[in-house]
Amino acid sequence: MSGGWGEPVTVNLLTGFLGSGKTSLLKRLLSLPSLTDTAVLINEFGEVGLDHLLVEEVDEEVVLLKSGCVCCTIRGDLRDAIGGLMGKMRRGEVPAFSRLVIETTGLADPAPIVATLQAEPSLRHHVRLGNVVTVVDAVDGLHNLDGFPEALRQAAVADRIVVSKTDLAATDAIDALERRLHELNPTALFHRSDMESAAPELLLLQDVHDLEGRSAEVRRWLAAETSHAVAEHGHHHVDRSRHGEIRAFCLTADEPVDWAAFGLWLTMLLNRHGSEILRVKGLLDIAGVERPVVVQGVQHTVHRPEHLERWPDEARTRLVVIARNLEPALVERSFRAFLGLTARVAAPA
Ligand SMILES: Nc1nc2c(ncn2[C@@H]2O[C@H](COP(=O)(O)OP(=O)(O)OP(=O)(O)O)[C@@H](O)[C@H]2O)c(=O)[nH]1
Repeated sequence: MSGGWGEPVTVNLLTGFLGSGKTSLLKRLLSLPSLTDTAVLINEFGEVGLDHLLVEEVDEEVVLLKSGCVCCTIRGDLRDAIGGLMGKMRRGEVPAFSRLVIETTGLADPAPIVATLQAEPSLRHHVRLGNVVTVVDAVDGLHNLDGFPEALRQAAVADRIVVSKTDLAATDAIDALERRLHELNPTALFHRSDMESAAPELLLLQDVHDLEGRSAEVRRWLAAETSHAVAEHGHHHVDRSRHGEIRAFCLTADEPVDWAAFGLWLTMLLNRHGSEILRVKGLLDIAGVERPVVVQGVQHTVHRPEHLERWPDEARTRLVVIARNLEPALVERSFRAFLGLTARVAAPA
């Protein structure tokens, strides 16, 4: 079992709008044999933490964060709760765990939580961010995406989107919801669920830190991006205004890029527009480095770069950006200018 001294604990965020089915999914995930060494943190508004009671039956290492919404008011509490849990593990007061699932409130923006995990000096060497799992309700999902920016943001940052309550919605409606979500976040892996279906361990286990899974994960981002690009540049007319101004686009470079120049570009972009950049994911062909470098970030936070063993296909640098209120052409122009890349002529539609 990992997760003791030295080995970082993988932290998964489980988010999704109010009542979307997060706790129901969590209970099914925790019953999987591969996830037995998982601890859980649950954040609830108000005094009564009902979810806590529900999950407690399944897992004894549940900690309930008491105050407010984890994304805005209680970053200190989050740090202390994780630190406390890890301290208990080291002292042998709770069984060792290698994974921690944080279930957020239905109104949480996951990005500040990610930032806390990465930026807190007391945490950042002990935890690493695994998949962000977002639950979207098949019945109310479209309505929530229209009405609540929180629901949009939760879907936009997801690595995995679970469409729940499929037993309560017509297949057409589920298909329409998934098309919409795919427009919003072409890199996420989709999974449909109802109360009876098993929750696949893939939702949590296979991530970009996982040597076995990393390559498959990155290939999927890129494949999804390609189909998305085709929809965008081909003759499909997609009504983007329905997503507010959130949209996904892809930056590419055929020539190797300079790591320092890329770092400077990304830092400046995130400093200036970090709150608008919900997600950045991709592969870089760095000059002088043979293996592809995986970069990914959520808003202002960029994860530690990882390497892939080999290139998944012929194409080289590709960066998928999911952003709000940001003109893709402007981002592309600064990307090319900073990296000294030649200007790209737009392909005819
Ligand atoms: N029919 C059906 N009901 C579901 C499904 N998933 C969740 N529910 C029900 O939806 C309600 C809300 O589910 P929860 O798992 O508590 O949702 P949540 O996202 O944790 O809710 P909050 O923590 O309040 O935001 C409960 O009554 C569940 O039984 C599903 O796939 N099918």
